[in-house]
Parts: sequence; structure tokens; C-alpha cells
Amino acid sequence: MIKIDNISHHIGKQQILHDVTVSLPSAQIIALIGPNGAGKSTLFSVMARLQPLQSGQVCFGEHDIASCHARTLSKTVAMLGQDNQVQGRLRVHELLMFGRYPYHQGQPTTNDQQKVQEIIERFELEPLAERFLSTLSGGQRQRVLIAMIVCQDTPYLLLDEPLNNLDMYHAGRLMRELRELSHSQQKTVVIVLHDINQAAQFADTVVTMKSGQVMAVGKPADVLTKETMKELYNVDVTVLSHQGRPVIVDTV
Ligand SMILES: Nc1ncnc2c1ncn2[C@@H]1O[C@H](COP(=O)(O)OP(=O)(O)OP(=O)(O)O)[C@@H](O)[C@H]1O
Repeated sequence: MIKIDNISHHIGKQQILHDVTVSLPSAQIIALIGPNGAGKSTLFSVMARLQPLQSGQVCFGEHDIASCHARTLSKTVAMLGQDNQVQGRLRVHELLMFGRYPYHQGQPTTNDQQKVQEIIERFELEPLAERFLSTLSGGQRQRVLIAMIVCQDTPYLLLDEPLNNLDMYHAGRLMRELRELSHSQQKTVVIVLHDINQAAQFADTVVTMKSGQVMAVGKPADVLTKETMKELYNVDVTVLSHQGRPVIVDTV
């Protein structure tokens, strides 16, 4: 379980997060949704200790981020941010091996090589494995970055808009792979999504955020309602149902 307790965060004089308190269940896909500027990325940065914890507490299972050793944290939580700079003169398989760094500390073992190969196959990256990152398209680069995060093999993954640049096939493939990882390997995947229907189709739990606060937590069918969409995005929608899950149609 991820326990987020009373997290407030200021940047300069502006308060970005207001007493965020939420418990997120393990071994699930948890979609974090909300309008632009709601504080989703800021919350992720605080959780992954990329920004200092100003108040409150975050625990990934038994690990409290305030006291957790850096190497332990890097084996516990992996995060894909929105602003990813990658070194173009690296080949894809070399970048994936970077994801294994917390384990090999610069000296990869056969186990690390096997893990990288497994992820290359799982994410259908064989045709790209020898390519330099500088030669990849935006969507290909995004797929490789996500694969690197998965190579880190942490029980908790924080993915900030991973579907950016992905076409319909690769977006669906990724969401299915993440669901498989969460259910068969008990990984807890928290994923910021702007595509509400991806959240509706794949999430086990949906968390909504607005103005630096958590508004609701629950199953997609309970949270993704006409009223919630109006409150969050000021958009009028029709909510249909497909195989027991909501489908949101913008009806403006
Ligand atoms: N470095 C910064 N300096 C000042 N304000 C910032 C900074 N970083 C973020 N903010 C502000 O904090 C608020 C929350 O931003 P954040 O990136 O966390 O939102 P978000 O929910 O991830 O948005 P989006 O969906 O647009 O990615 C926004 O109002 C943003 O302008």
C-alpha cells in the first residue's frame, strides 16, 4: 500500500498541494486524473523524492521516504516524469541497462542482461534494440523510456502521462502490459492519464485531483460519473457502459 498523509507543498509563496491524504491499494492500476495544473506531477515529484518533503508523510509499504536510503528507494519506486531528457548517443539496450543500475552499480550481471532481454521482448522493442536514441521517433522514445522504468523492477511505479505520443495500438498494449504486471507480479502502478477512457477501461482504482486536493477515490464506475466530469473539467458528458465499465463521451 502507498500511504500519503497530509502532504502540503509550496513553490515560492504559492501552495500547490493542500493536505493530500490518500491510501492507494497494492497490486493495482491506479489512475490519477484531474485538470491541467491540479498538482498531479508535483505530487509524484514529492513521492519520488525529486522534490523535498515539506510536510506530511509518504510510505511505500514499510518504506517511509523521509528516512529511506537512496538505494533502497531506487529499488522500491521508479518514476517516469513528463520532461525526459535522454542522451542521444546511447543505444536502446544501453538505456534499458541503466534501469538496472540500482542492482548492478555499473557492473551488469547475467541476471541484469536477462531482465533487459525479457523487457525488450515484453515491450516489442527487438527492432529498436540496437538503435541510437537520437534516431527514434517521439512515440518510440516514449516506449523505450517506459521499458527502462519497468527494467528497474520496483514494486511501485509512478508514470506521469506515459501514453503521450503513443498510437492507439501501443497505448492499448502498454495499458495491458501494465495491468498484467500489476496483477501477476503484484506491482502497484500509479498512472497519470488525461484520456479518461483509458482510465475507465484499465484502472482498478481512480483518484481525482483538483486545485492541489484529492477529490475522490474509488472504482471507475463509481468515480467517473457525469457529475465528477463536470466538477473536474467543467465538461458536460454522457456516460455509457461497456462490459461493466464507463465510457465517457463529450456531449458539448
Ligand atoms: N517550478 C514551478 N514554479 C512555479 N509554479 C509551479 C512550478 N511547478 C509547478 N507549478 C505550478 O504548480 C501547479 C501544479 O502543477 P503540476 O505540474 O503539478 O500540475 P499537473 O496536475 O501535473 O498538470 P498537467 O496536467 O498540466 O501536467 C500549477 O499551477 C503549476 O503552474
